Amino acid sequence: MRIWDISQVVRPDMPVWPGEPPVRVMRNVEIGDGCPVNVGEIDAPLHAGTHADAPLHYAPDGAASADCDLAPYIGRCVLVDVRHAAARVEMGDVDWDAVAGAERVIFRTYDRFPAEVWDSDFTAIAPDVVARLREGGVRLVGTDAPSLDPETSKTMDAHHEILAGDMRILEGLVLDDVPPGEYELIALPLKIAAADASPVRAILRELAK
Ligand SMILES: N[C@@H](CC(=O)c1ccccc1NC=O)C(=O)O
Ligand SMILES: [Zn+2]
Ligand SMILES: [Zn+2]
Repeated sequence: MRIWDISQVVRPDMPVWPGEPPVRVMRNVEIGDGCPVNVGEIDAPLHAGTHADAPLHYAPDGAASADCDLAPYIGRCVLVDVRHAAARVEMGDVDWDAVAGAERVIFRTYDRFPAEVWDSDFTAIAPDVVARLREGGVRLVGTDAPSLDPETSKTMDAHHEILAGDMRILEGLVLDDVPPGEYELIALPLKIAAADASPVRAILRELAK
């Protein structure tokens, strides 16, 4: 079955949230002179690239990445194209028939994912859209944008609608080559103690016929 890799390349020059330190990928030990191996090290903001927020990110007593149940991050999902949305994905932008009964909903807001430059004007998700998804039984919301809320948000209203239903979040997906429809999602957070987010290798797999 076909697999779509919907993850960003983690690399030193990748765009990160304004004010965050850059990603660093180091080589600490090199093959040669009696050393049999190359050994590297990475230093990256937890929200760099394609990642899963943990509840700890938006709730002081929220669960950390290491403590999150894995079930929301594996299973059937619906990918919806909302490139027609403006500043936020609003109720009228969503094909509610397409997401009816879905446990996982992923939004495509970009024609082409801005892999080389930071986009401060990304399309957010309106809080009432998240609330309606929650009421419909959705456990996970994903987006190709770097956040559910606008970059300048100080209230994180969409994240707090997620919190109200203990839902999970994927951000920074790369959905350029994926047609709208139903897939199997696999995107497991790393088991990082005390972390408010974790990088994920996110993929979509074609459902068995
Ligand atoms: N991907 C993050 C972005 C974010 O909220 C953030 C990341 C780094 C520093 C500050 C952030 N948010 C608010 O100030 C998020 O939306 O969960
Ligand atoms: Zn995040
Ligand atoms: Zn977030």
